[in-house]
Amino acid sequence: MELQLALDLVNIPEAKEVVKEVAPYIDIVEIGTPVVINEGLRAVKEIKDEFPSLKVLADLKIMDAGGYEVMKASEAGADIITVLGVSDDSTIKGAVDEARKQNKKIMVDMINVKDIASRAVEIDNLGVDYICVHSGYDHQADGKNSFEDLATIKRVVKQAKTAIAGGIKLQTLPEVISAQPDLVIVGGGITGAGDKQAVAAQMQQLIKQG
Ligand SMILES: O=C([C@H](O)CO)[C@H](O)[C@H](O)COP(=O)(O)O
Repeated sequence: MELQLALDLVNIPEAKEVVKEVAPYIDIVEIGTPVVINEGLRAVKEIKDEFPSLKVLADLKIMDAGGYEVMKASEAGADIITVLGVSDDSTIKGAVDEARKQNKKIMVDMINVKDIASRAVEIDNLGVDYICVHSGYDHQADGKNSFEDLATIKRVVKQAKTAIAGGIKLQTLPEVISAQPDLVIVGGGITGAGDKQAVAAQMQQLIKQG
């Protein structure tokens, strides 16, 4: 099981400061959608250049033009790129094909997918690398989480790795770990902590204990 740090509400210098603090405790650093909107793919490039040993995920939440957008994120140095599960199969297929050419990976974000079980099976058959259940900020504000959806994808997904994101904190991490996803994604649970390093270290320890 791996730990991904999601950076959403920061600019590039702030992102670098946070990564410096927690780099030994994480496997993947995510350049969040708001950061890409504010700073562009330059944010991906600068973080990859400064932390080459970390995998960098570009959270583009691609909805169309999968191949082209994966190509641009790959050029910027992203190792993993996100595509939305609600997008057309041709978009996901285009993203996967381009990722294979570029030796990159595709994560499908299942945010707002209504029938998680049947769509996860379809997406798994498109050859993606990760399928991620996700309660976004707006769902979190309504008190939702994705713990049940994680159990669903664990049951039906046969090839892709499974991931979960959305409002995960130190207190809720043990429940997530008990469902055994391949990847746990944490944003505010680390970036909003007083001592980010201590929280990231504790999370890594819990994950290692499995
Ligand atoms: O993808 C995300 C969200 O849609 C904003 O872009 C977050 O990175 C994801 O939800 C993880 O962050 P937290 O919910 O703060 O853990």
